[in-house]
Amino acid sequence: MKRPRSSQKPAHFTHKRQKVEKPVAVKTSAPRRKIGINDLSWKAVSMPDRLEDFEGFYGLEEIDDVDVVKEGATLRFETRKTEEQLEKEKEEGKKREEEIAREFEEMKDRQGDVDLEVQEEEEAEESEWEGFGDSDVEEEEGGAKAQQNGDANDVVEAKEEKEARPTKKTKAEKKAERQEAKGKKDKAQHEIRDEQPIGNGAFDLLANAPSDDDDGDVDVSAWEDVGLSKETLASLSKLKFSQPTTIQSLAIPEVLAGRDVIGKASTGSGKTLAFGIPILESYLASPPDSKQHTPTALIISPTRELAHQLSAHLTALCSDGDFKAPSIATVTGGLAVQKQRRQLEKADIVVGTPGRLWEVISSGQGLLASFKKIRFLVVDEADRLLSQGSYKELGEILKILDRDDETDETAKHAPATEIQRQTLVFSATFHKGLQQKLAGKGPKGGGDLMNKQESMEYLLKKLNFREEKPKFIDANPTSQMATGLKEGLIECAGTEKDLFLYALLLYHPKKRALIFTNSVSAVRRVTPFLQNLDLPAFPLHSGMMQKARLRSVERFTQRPGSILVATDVAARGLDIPGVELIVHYHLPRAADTYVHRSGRTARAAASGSSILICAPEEVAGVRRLVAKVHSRNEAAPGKKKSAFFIRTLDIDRRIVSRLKPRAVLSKQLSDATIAKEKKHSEDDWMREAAEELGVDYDSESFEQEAKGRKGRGSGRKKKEKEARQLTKGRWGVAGGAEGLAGAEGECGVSERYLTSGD
Ligand SMILES: Nc1ncnc2c1ncn2[C@@H]1O[C@H](COP(=O)(O)OP(=O)(O)OP(=O)(O)O)[C@@H](O)[C@H]1O
Repeated sequence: MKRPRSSQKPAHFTHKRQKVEKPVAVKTSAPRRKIGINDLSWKAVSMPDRLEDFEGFYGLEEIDDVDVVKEGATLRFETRKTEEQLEKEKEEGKKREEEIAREFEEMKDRQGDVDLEVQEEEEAEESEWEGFGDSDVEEEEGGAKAQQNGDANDVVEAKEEKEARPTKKTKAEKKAERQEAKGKKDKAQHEIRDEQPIGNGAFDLLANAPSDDDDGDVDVSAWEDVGLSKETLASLSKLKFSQPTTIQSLAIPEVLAGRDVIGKASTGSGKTLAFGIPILESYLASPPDSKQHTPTALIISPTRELAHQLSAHLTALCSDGDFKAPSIATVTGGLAVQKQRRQLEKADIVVGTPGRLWEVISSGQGLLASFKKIRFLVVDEADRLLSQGSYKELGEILKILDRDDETDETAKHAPATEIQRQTLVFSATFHKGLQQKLAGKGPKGGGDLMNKQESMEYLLKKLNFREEKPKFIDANPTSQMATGLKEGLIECAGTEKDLFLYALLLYHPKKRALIFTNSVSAVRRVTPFLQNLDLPAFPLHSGMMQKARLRSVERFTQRPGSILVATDVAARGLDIPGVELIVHYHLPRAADTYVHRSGRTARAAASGSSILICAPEEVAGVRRLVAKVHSRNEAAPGKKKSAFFIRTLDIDRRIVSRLKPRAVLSKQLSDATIAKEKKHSEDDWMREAAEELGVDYDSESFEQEAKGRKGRGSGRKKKEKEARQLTKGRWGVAGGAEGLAGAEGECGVSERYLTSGD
């Protein structure tokens, strides 16, 4: 017989007798006698740390020689064991409980280390912080703030950096000392983290992609029809890209022929090189004049991470080639603007986010003239960048690039007479109306569809294509979703999403997982919730310092089996190898967000799963949203089109209920940490305000005065109080890492209902 570790609140009982490895010798002749549930002598069974290949959940306890007798609605327990035997076994059980409590203490210590580290990292970064810059995807919290803060702070912050250096060094030393004191295992982990360079480090795997010394180059004869130079072919061979993807074989010849192109292809299908290769070809065909330097291409991305990734991807294509590699500059907010300006002066390819690009191009440092001569303007994730009201700066950049003379007031609003550059626009999703229009089918429908269609057309006009009708290429008309993607949903009470997320992650041990939420505050809450449960989770949202953002992506990329908890800032374009699981902790707000989030897995012919966690009242809406995504797909030739139905995953609620005590405590612990951090930042804010007003601020007397008043802060105090009551004993009783009973065969989530969109 097995049970969850809580002796106070048994979550679930089973009559099934289980095989016991070392049965206690019991005299068969002894009479059976009644025994109370709390007097049963449970023994912990050692289990793997995480599920690994084990089919059940960890945390198993066993007892033997106990019969469960059902009398009407009540259960009674009987045993033949003597009092002495039971007493001895109870003693052993107590020792085990103490071990668990000790483990909990260690876990809390580890949590403390993480907090300290994060705090230190942020302190260290404060001195390097150069202000928010670009217009990331708008987010509920923080994002708005990030958008308001201009990178104009750069100069001031750079000055502060110099002044802050000595303090920073002391902190770094302290950190090193603390690391030394920590165990070997921890130290090894820190070394991996701390030795990584920040910046493009997050995408080093991409930049240093396959090749050279492993198995030599590959045959690239399949690229012949695309019409590339021998230099580019050699680079592709080194990258081991033996053949073009569909979008590459369709788009590259058109771009090489001088056409403006709007390219649509599913997520992870190689759109970056569909524009990257022609840019390289153009650069090789006529390298820029060193006297009058002009960048060959300007590539605009909606998020900073994607901009850094695009740069890494192009670097991988261009480095190690049999030619002088073009210089690639990445221009995003959150990094030193002065350094970026210097890089821009000699850049051949410029990749950036609209906010920072606008700032540097419009700053009147002579850059504008050279940008007007670019040969390619690329708008990646175009539907996002061009969606109305999102990227004001992009409109400004486009206007200024097309203006005849920046000093001529009369010409300020007039477009240039002749556009020289080619415009390339790519995404996995375009609004249906626009898509049909571009494909020459143009519906005349009205209502919302028409409005959206009109707005997209209007914005496309802004791009000022060289051709009246750019070439529209749809590389995957039958499906918007990657072929290796499986989809499913889990239904649970809205208040139990954390618990079900935990269960889901345990069911996918060692799988690299990306969890999407709709708000910064949810990322801040869910990340420590998972970390408390010993899961390697990292946060990503626009309210974070830029270096911390890149560091999170870097750790996620480099550590197998890690988890990234992110807002939709990670939904578009990110190409992180080996992501096997996407979890929509919050439902995507729009169909295209669902497509892009899910597209972070099953990339480049790999497979992966996308799972939505829904409250019962959300299920119908989700089914409609997913069906809508799939209804845009045309039936494959010879197949009849049928409505897509996303299936609910089979989840064993008994297993989930066994995980509950631990999840509840982890949530209390993380809530308490957040409440504490919030108090510190509120105190700081009050102190600053008091200083400005010239009055003394004493947080305790302020709280005294506030006593009795209900409102903001009372919830936080409640959480703080709850946290104080969290004792190691309670954690032990509630389960701890080993306290969650499960059984082989009782697997929590069944993947058999995951459906793919084919
Ligand atoms: N010809 C090729 N052969 C094999 N792999 C390729 C090829 N071209 C690109 N890839 C790889 O495929 C992966 C996905 O490419 P990329 O990031 O360009 O996809 P995408 O279509 O832009 O996706 P998204 O819509 O999500 O931005 C990358 O890791 C890239 O290195």
